[in-house]
Amino acid sequence: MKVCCIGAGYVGGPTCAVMALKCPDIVITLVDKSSERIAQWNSDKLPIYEPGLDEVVKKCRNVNLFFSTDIETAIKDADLIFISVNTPTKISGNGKGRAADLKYVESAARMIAEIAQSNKIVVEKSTVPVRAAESIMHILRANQKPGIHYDILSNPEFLAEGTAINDLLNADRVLIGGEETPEGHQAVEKLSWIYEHWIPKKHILTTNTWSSELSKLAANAFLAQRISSINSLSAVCEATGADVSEVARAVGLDSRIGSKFLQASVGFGGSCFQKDILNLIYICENLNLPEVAAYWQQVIDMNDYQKRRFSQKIIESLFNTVSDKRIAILGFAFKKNTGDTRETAAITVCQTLLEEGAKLDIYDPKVEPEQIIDDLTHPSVTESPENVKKAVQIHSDPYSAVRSTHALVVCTEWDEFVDLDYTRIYQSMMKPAYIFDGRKILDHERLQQIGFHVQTIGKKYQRTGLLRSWGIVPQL
Ligand SMILES: NC(=O)c1ccc[n+]([C@@H]2O[C@H](COP(=O)([O-])OP(=O)(O)OC[C@H]3O[C@@H](n4cnc5c(N)ncnc54)[C@H](O)[C@@H]3O)[C@@H](O)[C@H]2O)c1
Ligand SMILES: O=c1ccn([C@@H]2O[C@H](COP(=O)(O)OP(=O)(O)O[C@H]3O[C@H](CO)[C@@H](O)[C@H](O)[C@H]3O)[C@@H](O)[C@H]2O)c(=O)[nH]1
Repeated sequence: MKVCCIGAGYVGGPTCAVMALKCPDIVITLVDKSSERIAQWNSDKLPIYEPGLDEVVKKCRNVNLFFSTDIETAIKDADLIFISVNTPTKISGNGKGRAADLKYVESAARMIAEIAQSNKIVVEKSTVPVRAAESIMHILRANQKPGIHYDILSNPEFLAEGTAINDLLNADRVLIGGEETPEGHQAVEKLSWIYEHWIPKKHILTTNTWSSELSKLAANAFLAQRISSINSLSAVCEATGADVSEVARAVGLDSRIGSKFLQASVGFGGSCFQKDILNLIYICENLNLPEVAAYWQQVIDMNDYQKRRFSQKIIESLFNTVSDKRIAILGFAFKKNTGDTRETAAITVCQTLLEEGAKLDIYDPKVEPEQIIDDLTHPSVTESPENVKKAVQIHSDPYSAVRSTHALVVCTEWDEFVDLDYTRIYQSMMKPAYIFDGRKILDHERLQQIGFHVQTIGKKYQRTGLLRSWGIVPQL
């Protein structure tokens, strides 16, 4: 079997790499319209950072996994084509700010329709609105050449960045939606056969096309809702003296609730949660279900509130002004083990501090400096990119980032931040020295002993100065 995947991004790359690793009898060609991205996939420095990805790509590249810009040949040769292009939120026109922009999916479908000379199974891997397969089908069948048959399947991807290889190798489930016709069933069987190379058959779930499309949006909505729920309670904890980690543990031990995705934080980021919930909201509004739309809108509103609340806490703690104060930002990616910054909470935190006149010293182990500057100078973030450039310094080492700063803010939960030498950091910072742990990863008691003023999410710490004057915290 020959497989083509259109879209060599965070999903297309790792998915095809694992498929190639597990299916030596299948030839997979991953194509993209970006020649720069394809050149990177063919080089030693892959375009995305994902633990374990390098090894898999090196094993399969030019054996049964090929990266190419020759979209035409790849489509012509393939029996099965994954569409794995981006589906961002629309930025203009109908549904602006909410609906998914399907222009890339549409252009992929049109290319297939134009080029195909034999039967194709077309698989929607991108996350799309319910009934998007209908539009793809419409485009393909309206341009159908005589004797060519198309089957359309929905096969949403559930991998998370930072754990993509493991998620793909050990998927909780693979979901395949298809038409309820004999040809549809056959197409589902063919795609299922690929996954059966490494996924137990009982984990391969088949449904109708629309259930499959909606399940993807539903899964992301449920996951994000858990984060917004615990984050909402983090505000209650800070106001009452409860500790959100203790609450999350107590709640999560109920086997009906479960312990995962209850980590209170500065707010969820990433390219999917917000986009997919907005997409769900838009669908609900169009289906005249305003109560359902409003319900899911709250998940986004709570996340925005959490990002704002954390940023404001920093300003208030620093005597209500950060003007000309140096603040170190540790971590810029939307989560650890990725260099991806799409919708990262760090952007909101930095934007708020910059608007208040702060100078930022930013360190992230995997995000490229140009990416940070691009994100912070984007027109949606600032009207004065030149001022931002003057106020921001990117560092390649955390100790240089914190030197002479008034405060240190943890925005991403990178493991390396846990083991930094905080005594050395304290000595190099201005006093009083503040730490704002937006990820709840640091040892706060120890930091207080060193002399830091510590603030985190979902737990109120007494000001160390007061504790010290009462003789509760020893002087080091
Ligand atoms: N990033 C994730 O973790 C993740 C996980 C599950 C599902 N998804 C979904 O998967 C889809 C892809 O996401 P991503 O993060 O990989 O996006 P991405 O932006 O990293 O990659 C998409 C790629 O598609 C290419 N492309 C767009 N139109 C094209 C065309 N007509 N021909 C050839 N190439 C084209 C772009 O150049 C880009 O390289 C989205 O719908 C997303 O919601 C993403
Ligand atoms: O308890 C938690 C768990 C996550 N997060 C944050 O939530 C965001 C998203 O994290 P995660 O879901 O781990 O990463 P993504 O790569 O965005 O993956 C999500 O989005 C993908 C794209 O649709 C789906 O395929 C995945 O199943 C889904 O987990 C990140 O900012 C995390 O820091 C928290 O704040 N608290």
